[in-house]
Amino acid sequence: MLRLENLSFEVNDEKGEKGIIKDISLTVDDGKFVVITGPNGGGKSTTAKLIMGIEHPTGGKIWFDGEDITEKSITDRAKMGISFAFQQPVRFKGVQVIDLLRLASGKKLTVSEACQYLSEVGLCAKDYINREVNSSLSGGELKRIEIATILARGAKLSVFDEPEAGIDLWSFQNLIQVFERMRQNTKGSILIISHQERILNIADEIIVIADGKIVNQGTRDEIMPKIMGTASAVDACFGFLDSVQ
Ligand SMILES: Nc1ncnc2c1ncn2[C@@H]1O[C@H](COP(=O)(O)OP(=O)(O)OP(=O)(O)O)[C@@H](O)[C@H]1O
Repeated sequence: MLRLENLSFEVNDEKGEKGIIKDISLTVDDGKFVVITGPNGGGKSTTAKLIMGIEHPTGGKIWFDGEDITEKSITDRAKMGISFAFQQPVRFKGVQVIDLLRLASGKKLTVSEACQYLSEVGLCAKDYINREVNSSLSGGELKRIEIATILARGAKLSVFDEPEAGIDLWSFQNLIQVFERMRQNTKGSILIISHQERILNIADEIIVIADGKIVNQGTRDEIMPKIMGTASAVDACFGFLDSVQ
């Protein structure tokens, strides 16, 4: 289980101190599929970076499986079972797709096992298994390869930052199926940052973050009507903020 306790993140820019994350507390229970949504610049990616240890909070604590991981490094958190897919996946020169999948799974996957993961993310496995992970791959292909590595890793907590970014509509349909399968098969929990209604629709819980704060959270059935009552999730967040000002 992941728990953020009164988490804050402040930065210093030319205008002085600026609160990016303001006293956020949330829990992702084991086996849950949780989606964080909200307007651009609200603090969603920063929250993901704090969970991974890429950024460090200026206040509050992060707990994972009962252990305080606030001061732990990215590597230690990964070893504890937290994995992360970036908005812009990393490219590795000289490394083939199969190497990446083997690295992720931590064992010597057979070619057919590795192909299975690629098929799950909608890639024709034989065309990709020996491709080098370099700039010859498109952004959408890279994204899907990265999701395949997360499937291979089978982490306790998988965090995805806007997995839909850079993926065409055709592949998006496939991506939804990947997440639906993950939701059914994984024993771990999944935390996805997304603006997509189709992804929100398969969530167990939805958390809306705007202006660095949680402005709404609850089950999909509780939150979706509030979000869909207006033109978009973004409008819903601003509407909520207007109502409390
Ligand atoms: N290290 C930093 N220094 C200064 N400002 C930062 C820093 N990190 C994040 N920000 C600012 O904090 C705000 C929140 O950024 P963040 O990337 O978390 O938003 P987001 O909700 O993920 O947005 P999007 O939906 O556009 O991806 C933005 O205004 C961003 O410019």
